[in-house]
Amino acid sequence: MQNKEKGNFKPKNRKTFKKKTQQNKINEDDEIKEIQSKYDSIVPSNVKCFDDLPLSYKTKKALKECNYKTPTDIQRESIGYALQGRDVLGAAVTGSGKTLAFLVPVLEKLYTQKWSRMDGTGAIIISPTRELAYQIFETLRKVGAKHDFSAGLIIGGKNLKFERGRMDQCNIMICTPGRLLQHMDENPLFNATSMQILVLDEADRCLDMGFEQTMNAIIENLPPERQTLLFSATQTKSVKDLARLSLDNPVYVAPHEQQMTTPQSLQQNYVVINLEDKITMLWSFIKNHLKQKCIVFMSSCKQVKYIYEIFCKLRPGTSLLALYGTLHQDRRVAIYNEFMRKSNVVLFATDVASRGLDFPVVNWVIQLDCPEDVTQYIHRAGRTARHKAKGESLLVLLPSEEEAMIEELTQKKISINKISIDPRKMFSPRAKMEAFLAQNKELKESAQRAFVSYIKSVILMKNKKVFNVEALDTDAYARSLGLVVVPRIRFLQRLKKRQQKQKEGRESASSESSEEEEEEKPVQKEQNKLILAHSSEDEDNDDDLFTIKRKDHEVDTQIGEDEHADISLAKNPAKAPKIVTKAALAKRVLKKKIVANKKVVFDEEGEQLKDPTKHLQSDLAREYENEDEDDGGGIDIEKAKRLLREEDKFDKERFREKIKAKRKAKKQKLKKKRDDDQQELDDFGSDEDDDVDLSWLPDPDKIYGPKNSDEESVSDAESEIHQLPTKLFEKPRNKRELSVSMSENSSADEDEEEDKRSKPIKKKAKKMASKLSVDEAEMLAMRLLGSE
Ligand SMILES: Nc1ncnc2c1ncn2[C@@H]1O[C@H](COP(=O)(O)OP(=O)(O)OP(=O)(O)O)[C@@H](O)[C@H]1O
Repeated sequence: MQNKEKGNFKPKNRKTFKKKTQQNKINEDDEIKEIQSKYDSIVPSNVKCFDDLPLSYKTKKALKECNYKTPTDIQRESIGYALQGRDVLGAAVTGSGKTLAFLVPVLEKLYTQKWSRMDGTGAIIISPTRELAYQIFETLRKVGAKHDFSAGLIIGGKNLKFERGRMDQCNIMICTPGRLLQHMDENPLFNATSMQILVLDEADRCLDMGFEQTMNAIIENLPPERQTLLFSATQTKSVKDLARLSLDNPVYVAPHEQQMTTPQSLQQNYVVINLEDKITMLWSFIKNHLKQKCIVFMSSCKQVKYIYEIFCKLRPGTSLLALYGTLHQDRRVAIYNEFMRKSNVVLFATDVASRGLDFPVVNWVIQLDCPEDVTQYIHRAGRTARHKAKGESLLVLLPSEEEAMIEELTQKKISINKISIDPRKMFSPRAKMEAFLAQNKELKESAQRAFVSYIKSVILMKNKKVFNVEALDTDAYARSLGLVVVPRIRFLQRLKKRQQKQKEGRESASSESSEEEEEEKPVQKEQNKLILAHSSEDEDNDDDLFTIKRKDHEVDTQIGEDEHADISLAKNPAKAPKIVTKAALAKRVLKKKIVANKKVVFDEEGEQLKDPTKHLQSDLAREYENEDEDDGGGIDIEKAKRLLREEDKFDKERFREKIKAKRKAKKQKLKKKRDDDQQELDDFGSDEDDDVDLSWLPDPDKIYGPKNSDEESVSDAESEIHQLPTKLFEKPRNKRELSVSMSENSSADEDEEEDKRSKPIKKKAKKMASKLSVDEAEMLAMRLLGSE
């Protein structure tokens, strides 16, 4: 087997290799003829070991190397028919070796057809989950190691480009339905026209409602002249399902049918406890089984996520892992491998791990939430006690679930014992959980989501005899998760209201049957909405393309236009264009109950201040806010438009007021400035009444007075300079006079001025002032002002 990801084998010596190949070909031809001649004479009861079957040397050798010597019942009985080319429906208990029962015929079929890399796709094996596909791929790598076929693992979450380019060289494809259809639709290199054999592992799951449309599309694209093998522990016998596959005279092989539906080595127990005690029970169980390997099944991803997170914080003293559909594919594979490796570990999982996975030595399987039906119970429990190994399973039932569920299990010949729990061994982690939730907002939100998700899952179950949402003590359950405040379950309230209305409608004696139908529609609509919402939230199974995943959920055609659009997308998932409208986004936000953070402002008295911009003002809006949510959700566009128009009036008014206030403030500011200026002027004027202040000018008596008065005049000039600003408001009296006097003065003092340019101006003014006329002094003052 050449794994596509590993590259090709290159011989060292070409000549020797060529010779050997030719020789091998001759031998192979003979071998093929020989083994084919024995096909018709296979008697299952005579097959004691794999050597008794007419298999190729390469297959036998690989089987031996993997330590597979004796075929299991299903292998013994089905391989013969498959080699003969018959279509096979194989049913055998979990862990009974169905994987080899189809892988061996696949290898043999291609071998006897002398399939080569150049022949393209010869076999397609479809599995409902990625992990199972991965596991089959790994088994194929081992048992097909001696063959030269190429194999590819084609599952969601992997590199599409990588797969795309290698499609045409892939002989055996192991895939999940969604990804296969995607390649069929989009990849020009995908070519299955010469395909020989189709295998559906977990066939009933592949053919159920969740994969119905995809599988139909896949089957349409496959050649009708092919061999088909279907295997499952809970095989479908539905004529409708089988007709879709156009099987040709299939043979039904079910070695254990008359005896049992679960492995003999599986010890099955159940316990009845209240919903609020589940977490305590689980915690106590883990604490009491620290040295064991356990799988705990829950009904939704959000529950698994929360329980894993909080239990990790509580530190039980053993390894914890969580596997669910919304995890990234690489993470899923890593967790799968880690759980395979470890021996003392607890895996919390959704039903993504319930089918087909072959974890070694699992001691306990706990079904913390009641399975949807017996089929799901069988697959979950079957993760332990595989192939002759021993194992135990514990089904946790609520008092309301016990009677109906046990009856169904008994009908299917499943013997299960009721056990009780020793209350002395129960330790409640509730107080610690509450403390963690109080510290960690994200964890609290995770708990809230887990809570809502569980309630939703119960509502969505079709079997109302087992699943009764009315019987749940939701408040106590919320508290058991560590939540102090019980999250609001709006969909439940709406559903109850509708049911109430429906009841009342029925009770009114005069109501006619047509009226009742009208009443029923909204209820159905509500349930359908939940179905769509829930299925899109919990991506437990393979491909994200599927909107409806659970088997028993029927979607009524009597639904609103929006929902209809959603469903039509779901019906043709790969072809549907992904158009995300604003309305769809809004709906999504509504559905997820995303509430934007609010800023609350309080005044000094502690009264809440209402921001008019954040609160609806109009009467219509208030009426809308107080309205009952009976309209089934959604947006009334017309009403919303009217509401916006009303609110718009208030907004405009607010805006006008804002602008007015701004203008007023601006005006006041301007006025104040003017007043200040005026005040300043007034202040200047007030010193010397309203006359022009000439006090700064040099005293002519001093200037023209006796020479010995020099010192006095300088000091006056100094003081004048300090008073200069007041003169800014005066015009020079005689420009001509000024200029002349200035020039005269400048020429007289030119040399002196030149010498003293670097000296302070005040000093200069000191000397000059003694010789200046009144006008000259004024001019000097002006200049000094300018220079300062
Ligand atoms: N002939 C054999 N001899 C020994 N071990 C075998 C043989 N065939 C299968 N096994 C082992 O039995 C285990 C279960 O096999 P497998 O996973 O194929 O079971 P299954 O019937 O497909 O289970 P499920 O119904 O859960 O999918 C595997 O570990 C496998 O290696």
